Amino acid sequence: MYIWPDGVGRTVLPSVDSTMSEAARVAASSTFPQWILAHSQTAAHGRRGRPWVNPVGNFSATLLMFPTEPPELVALRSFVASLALYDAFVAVTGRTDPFALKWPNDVLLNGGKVAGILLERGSSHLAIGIGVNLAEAPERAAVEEGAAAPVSLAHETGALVQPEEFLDQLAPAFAHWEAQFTTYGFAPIRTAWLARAARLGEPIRARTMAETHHGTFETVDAFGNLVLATPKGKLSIPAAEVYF
Ligand SMILES: O=C(O)CCCC[C@@H]1SC[C@@H]2NC(=O)N[C@@H]21
Repeated sequence: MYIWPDGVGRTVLPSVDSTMSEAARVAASSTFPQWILAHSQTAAHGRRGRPWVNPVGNFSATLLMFPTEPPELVALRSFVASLALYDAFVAVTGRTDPFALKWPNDVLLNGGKVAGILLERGSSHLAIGIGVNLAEAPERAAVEEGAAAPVSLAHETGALVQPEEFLDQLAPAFAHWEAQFTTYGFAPIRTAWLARAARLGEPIRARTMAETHHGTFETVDAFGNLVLATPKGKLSIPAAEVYF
């Protein structure tokens, strides 16, 4: 492992089951943050236990951290990671216009999903898993009906970016937003996230475990909840899948 000047380690693996599982194993005998990047994963997973397809050339990494805040604040790191991803995309393409952040944890490129974030917590650690379709997007059939179509950075923008090069942009961008978060709290993160949000003020659908709500995407509140204005009043939704 290489320790970067910011004190965050970097490990690059040719292949692993999942960088999330690797992070959990490393966490058992470590106390300092590190990025774990793998060129191939044999058992990658996404949110809600869905399989994550990660062809070679795509970016698959987990940031292992040991946060000390209460759990509700720790969960807000998904917004920190989203902002870092957005900055990394802007750095490697020189463009802002095709990128947008989709609540809660995705990055869109020309309206398709180019990256997803997965947070998993252990007794002392937080693992922030990030998958980016740098080179190739999975087949449309591999994703859920109604979900944003997967797209790749290479296909949509022509930018050919290696996983390590992407990490060179993502790691300092994360460090920047992390410093904002730990110094000033969620407020500046929320403001920056909303400025990059997809479909703010527009009609969306939010599917929770129990039901599907239709309404206008009003904002994200101070706790990271989706605020939806529906005909029955305002709803504050902590977890859902969002459809446009
Ligand atoms: O959109 C999602 O559902 C989140 C996808 C997260 C995928 C990444 S790839 C690196 C890390 N390892 C995994 O097994 N999953 C995450």
